[in-house]
Amino acid sequence: MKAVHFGAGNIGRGFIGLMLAKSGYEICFVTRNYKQVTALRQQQSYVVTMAGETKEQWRVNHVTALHVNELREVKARVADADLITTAVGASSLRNVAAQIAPGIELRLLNESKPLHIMACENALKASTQLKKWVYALLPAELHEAANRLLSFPNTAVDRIVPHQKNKDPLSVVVEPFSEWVIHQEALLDSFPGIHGVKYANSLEPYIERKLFTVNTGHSSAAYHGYLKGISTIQEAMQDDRIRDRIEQTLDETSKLLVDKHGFDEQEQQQYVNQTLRRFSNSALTDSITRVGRSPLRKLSAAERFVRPAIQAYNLGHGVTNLASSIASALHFDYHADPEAEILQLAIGQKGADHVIRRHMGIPEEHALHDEIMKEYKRIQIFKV
Ligand SMILES: NC(=O)c1ccc[n+]([C@@H]2O[C@H](COP(=O)([O-])OP(=O)(O)OC[C@H]3O[C@@H](n4cnc5c(N)ncnc54)[C@H](O)[C@@H]3O)[C@@H](O)[C@H]2O)c1
Ligand SMILES: O=P(O)(O)OC[C@@H](O)[C@@H](O)[C@H](O)[C@H](O)CO
Repeated sequence: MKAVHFGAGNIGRGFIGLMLAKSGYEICFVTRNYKQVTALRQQQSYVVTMAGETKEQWRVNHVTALHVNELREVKARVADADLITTAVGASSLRNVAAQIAPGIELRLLNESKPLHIMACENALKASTQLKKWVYALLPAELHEAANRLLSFPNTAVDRIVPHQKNKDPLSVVVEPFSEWVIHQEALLDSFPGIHGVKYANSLEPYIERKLFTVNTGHSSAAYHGYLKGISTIQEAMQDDRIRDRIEQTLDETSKLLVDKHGFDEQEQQQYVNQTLRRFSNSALTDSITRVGRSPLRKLSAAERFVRPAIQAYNLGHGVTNLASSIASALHFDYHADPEAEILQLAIGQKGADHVIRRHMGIPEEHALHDEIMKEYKRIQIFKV
């Protein structure tokens, strides 16, 4: 079985690549990094190490790579694939659509075998979004064949893989925990299967539980930690005040998840406790700036802060700690992060209230707007 995976980064190599290899797929990574392309072509394998006491290792074999600019080769690989996956960052999915559309067009013209395409990103309905962009690039007369032969199941992926510099640039150290959930109803009969994944009839509860627990908590740790000049998530977890903040933020999202999706309260608390232990894993060093990366994406309306805050508020729950995490995120001014630069420019030119209204979609009249603004100003005073 042949898989084409877009993005040979941390989660691409450390999770998706490993899972596909364990299921017997040959993997062609399509990526932007020339060094990685050369190394993957030369070595045709790489090692994944579990960060923990045992340091268990897996070798991922039968891999190769293409650069995104090798258009003809990418088209041929996509036309011949049994499965396509991505882990490029949700903001790059529009580019992936342009990269896969020519190969998809070719396979639809030939009425070739059905294909599953899964965007393994931290975002709600990422595969559905990718589908829209792919369809926009396909000639209208191929849409009927696309409806029959293509499926874009949404999916939730969970494994902490920090940025790292290893002697072998392909090897990757990951946390032992992992979870991959796929929307079952979207699967075609031809789905070749992936060992170790879970299938769910409704994905929304799983993706929201993951995004609003793991990612809300992680990002809260990052933004509160950044304000205190802390450089890793592991250090942030040792700061009692930050840890309290994270726990209280996750109390707010947990209440929402229990009310909205009917999760058992105790199970949700266990999920939170497990998540906090994962953040504290001393065998990993995860930088605050990786976890806080792309603050504009993280502060957008469908993401880990604003969506649970609005929904919890609408149910009459308190959202003080979510508001505080949002306010901390608005202070994220890490210069090497292009989105942080744009965010700070927007705040500097138009004010934080403009960003809250226009970017997050929370109008001035909304009580949450005021709560975020008050906290933003409070932090500003103690920063000076
Ligand atoms: N690292 C984690 O802990 C983790 C866990 C779960 C989910 N995720 C999600 O997985 C995705 C990737 O995260 P990551 O941590 O692996 O990031 P990363 O930066 O390590 O890897 C992303 C890779 O994609 C490549 N890329 C970007 N645009 C591309 C394109 N159009 N075509 C081909 N390659 C492209 C980049 O060059 C980079 O190598 C994100 O959506 C992230 O939210 C990450
Ligand atoms: O990848 P992001 O930028 O959406 O979020 C940063 C981290 O919270 C994230 O990568 C986690 O490590 C991951 O989602 C764990 O499964």
